Amino acid sequence: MTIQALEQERLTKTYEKLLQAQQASEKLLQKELEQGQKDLDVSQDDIRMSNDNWGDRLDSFAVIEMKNREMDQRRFAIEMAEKRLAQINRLLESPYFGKIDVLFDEDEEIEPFYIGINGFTDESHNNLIYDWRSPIAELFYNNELGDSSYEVNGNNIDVSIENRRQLVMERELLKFVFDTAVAIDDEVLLSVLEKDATNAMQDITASIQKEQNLIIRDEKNSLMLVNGVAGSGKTSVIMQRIAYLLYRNRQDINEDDVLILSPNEGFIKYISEVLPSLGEKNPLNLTFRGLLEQLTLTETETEETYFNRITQLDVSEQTKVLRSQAFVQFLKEKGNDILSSSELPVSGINLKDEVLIKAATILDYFKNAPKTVSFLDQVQGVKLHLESLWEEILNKESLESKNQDQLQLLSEQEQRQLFGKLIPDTEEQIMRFTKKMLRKKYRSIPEKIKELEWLDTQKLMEILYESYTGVAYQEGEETVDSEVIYLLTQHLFVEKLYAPRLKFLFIDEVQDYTSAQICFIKELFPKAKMTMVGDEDQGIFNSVIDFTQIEEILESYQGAPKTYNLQKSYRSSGAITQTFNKLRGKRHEDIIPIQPIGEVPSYVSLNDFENLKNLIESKDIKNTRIITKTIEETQQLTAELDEDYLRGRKIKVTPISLAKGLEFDYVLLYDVSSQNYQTDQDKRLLYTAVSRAMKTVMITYQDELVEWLN
Ligand SMILES: Nc1ncnc2c1ncn2[C@@H]1O[C@H](COP(=O)(O)OP(=O)(O)OP(=O)(O)O)[C@@H](O)[C@H]1O
Repeated sequence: MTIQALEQERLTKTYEKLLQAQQASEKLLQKELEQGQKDLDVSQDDIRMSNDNWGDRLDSFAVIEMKNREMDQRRFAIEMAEKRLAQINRLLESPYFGKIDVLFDEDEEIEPFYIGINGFTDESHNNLIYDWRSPIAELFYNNELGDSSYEVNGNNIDVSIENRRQLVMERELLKFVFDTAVAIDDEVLLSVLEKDATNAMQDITASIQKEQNLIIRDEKNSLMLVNGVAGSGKTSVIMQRIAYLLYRNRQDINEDDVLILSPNEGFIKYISEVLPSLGEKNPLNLTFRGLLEQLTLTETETEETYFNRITQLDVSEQTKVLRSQAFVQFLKEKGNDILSSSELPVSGINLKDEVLIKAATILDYFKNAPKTVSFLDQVQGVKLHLESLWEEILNKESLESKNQDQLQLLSEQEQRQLFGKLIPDTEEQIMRFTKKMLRKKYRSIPEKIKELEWLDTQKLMEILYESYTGVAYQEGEETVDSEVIYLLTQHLFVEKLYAPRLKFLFIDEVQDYTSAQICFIKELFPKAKMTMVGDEDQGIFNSVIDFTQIEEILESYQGAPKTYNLQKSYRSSGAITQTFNKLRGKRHEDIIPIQPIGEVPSYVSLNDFENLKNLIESKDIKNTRIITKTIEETQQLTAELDEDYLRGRKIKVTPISLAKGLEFDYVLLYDVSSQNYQTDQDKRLLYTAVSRAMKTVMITYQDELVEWLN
């Protein structure tokens, strides 16, 4: 029998078992659901609250308690049954993709292990498929034959890998089998890469490469920094790593302990199906702007304004300071002393025109606060004082005859409305109800005290800025940069920001973060284990940071990160990869293209929009993404070419900043002329744009093509 026939036979048997398991699971689920409904009906009859006496009531509570417990158990059973059925259904699409033959001991027989997207055990407890995240599966991804080892619960197990096989199947049909020892190239990988682009990112479980696998399975390092070329699988690695960590730490973490920070809203949608397709729930996925919005519950600048601003060449001196690590360092080192000895921006607490607590009183509290404690503790101490002061004021006021008179003037109807009953006519009760009345009248005051309305955080930030730079802070529009320093001022000196206690944080496109943003994230999530991925050459914004800087920042907090480099590029054809390779910084090693050479990029000289339309017509361009350098160019092109016309041809126009992280089969780059692309930042923009293309790229320009591509 050939290998193909043997494996087909095994697949047919496994498939049969999967179908049986599917039927059994469906039946079980149906039974649980029906039983659940019955329980619900019965409990409604059972639970008749007895009001006769205490003993009967307690009995009723005990019955409710027991029914609740039963229903919880039922819900759990239903969830488990649904989960198992979903796993089986996923496996039925493609049961497994890998096989390793392992020899544990010379005297023993070789044991085969089949690896799939989930594990599967038949009714006799035979492990027919191992989950790709199980310890033994590591051997498959290590991609080597002979002596090897893998780890189970911290113990190293030495083995010999006798064979590694890749299998491509569609449902019960085996399409190809490759043994690593025979195949020189990774045929499976190449066939996966041949596929067309889709609207949603796909998982890469069946073809994870050795160097990617090291990152996915790294559980030793709490800080990881991955510098990978365009198309090297950085985002894919993040997604697979999350699935891996959720599986391996099922007892301790779930998706709520994880946060992904993504470059833009479109990208969040693009990656949203990967984890569900692996049977995991999506964790919270935000842009950095979105994170700020969650913290402040207000909107900062829009994504478009933000990208417009950070793609400009010029950055004001003030913004440079707000973005710098040095300023954050200054805040942390000197902030307490500066604020403790500054004139504080404090205001009194009022209700309309009535001053209830004077600014001078608050300042006195600050004066009397011990200077040995941090400024944040002083603020919190003052807040406590204000809270008790407010209680004292209310007590005093409720003894005042003018207030008591006011209470007694209330009609019976008003009394009922305010207190739900009539006020008893004793001295003590009058005082109590006067206080109640005042509490209602001044209900916003405790809120104002609690929310620190009496201390102007913005002004505190300005004091700190001025001490650092020697020049006054220029108030203007709120930007992401000013917001970061505002929130840091609040977090360090006024009141700690509420942030979920994350266990894992993932940052994609980390090269686009400012130093201050990275510091801010570290301050906010001090305990989270972090995986940051990015590509220095894709730093397309004026906020670009290099990886040495990132390492320095991380080191200043928690020690050096473990760094990884990914040098192979999977997304684009060989010719496109060579083209964007030309656009990288000189000190970088060449990118290794994985795909065959494919079609060479074409270059077309164009003079105006009209010509672009002619080009689209003459070459019958369809299903294409036109990428422009700026948002304005996108708006201009869309208007000139007409949205309906573009829709009819399935052409979309997108600026580079919003095409980040995405990929398209056919790309047309608009106006890559030497006029339009001049600076180093432009070069990185172009590198990012070219590397979005998978199959073909057409590069258009006016007058003269940019010299980097000549
Ligand atoms: N091991 C792999 N097997 C199959 N496909 C892969 C593999 N690694 C990467 N790819 C594919 O390569 C493309 C690029 O991957 P991904 O977007 O994760 O890379 P990236 O490094 O984040 O890219 P960029 O920084 O350029 O946006 C995707 O289509 C992805 O599916």
